[in-house]
Amino acid sequence: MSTDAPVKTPSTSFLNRLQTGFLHFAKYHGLGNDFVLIDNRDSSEPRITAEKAVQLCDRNFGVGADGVIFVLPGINGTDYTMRIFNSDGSEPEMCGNGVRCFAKFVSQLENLQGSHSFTVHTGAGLIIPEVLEDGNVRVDMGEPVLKASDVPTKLPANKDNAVVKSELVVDGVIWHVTCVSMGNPHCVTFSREGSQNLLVDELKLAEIGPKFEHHEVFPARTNTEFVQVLSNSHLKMRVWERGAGATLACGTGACATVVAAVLEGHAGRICTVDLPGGPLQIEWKEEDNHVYMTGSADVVYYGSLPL
Ligand SMILES: N[C@@H](CCC[C@H](N)C(=O)O)C(=O)O
Repeated sequence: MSTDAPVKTPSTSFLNRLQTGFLHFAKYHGLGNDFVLIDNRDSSEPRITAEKAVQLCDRNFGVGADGVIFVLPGINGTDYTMRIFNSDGSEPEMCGNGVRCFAKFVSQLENLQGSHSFTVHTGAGLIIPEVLEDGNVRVDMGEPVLKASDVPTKLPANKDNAVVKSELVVDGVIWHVTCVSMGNPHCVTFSREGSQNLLVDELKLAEIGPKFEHHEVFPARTNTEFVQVLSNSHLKMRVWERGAGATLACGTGACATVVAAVLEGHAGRICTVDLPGGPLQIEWKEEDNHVYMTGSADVVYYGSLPL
């Protein structure tokens, strides 16, 4: 073999091709709640449209994901901004599992080692994820919002302006619901007529979930958490997400669940929430009224697609 010929590295031409007209992405998941992550640090406008995000999320004709997340430049003095499209193309204010994936992706992009944290501007305000030594991510999710008009819900509020254990008729059955916003809206239910503690494995989620999501009392639609109390510090939850349907986990939903459990007297402020995709540790701290979520976030693969 001649040694005089210039060495042509296939990887270089491959990379050039990728740089022009291709979309680089990383696929991540937080307990099976999966996302396409896009490095958008060079522009404050998402690189792809909501319509394109719907295509990417399609599990047959696309990459397959519950949402698409963008890492944008920080605003209001923060290090980064996070935006997200649900798999139906709607844009939620916040995503708990997503922000853990976001943190791990940023660590990769910026080559950050060891334990570190940064500030993220989201539709729910300031969120602070901390990547821990063990690879898990602890997130300061801020304060829950209970004021009915801010959740938002048209359900009647109590004297504190909160909707706690209110009756909601869905599909001809009375459900007891507590409404919490973690920036995005959540309707949490622990019981319904004839069942004091829900057996969540028995629920027909795909039938009942959309009826909550599109109920007239939720003007911005809602995420719904169906919760079984296992003990004072252990809850089991299944979720029907606004704009994404049944997912394997919901971080903001787990936070809302613990807040609702405390308000209804089902559990203490530190809980493990078991989701179909695995557990999350949640604490609603009395000292600062913030909710803290700790859990895993893992890369699945890196990919690129023609734009
Ligand atoms: N899975 C997310 C929540 C994503 C947004 C949600 N579907 C909404 O529309 O509010 C989480 O982990 O929090």
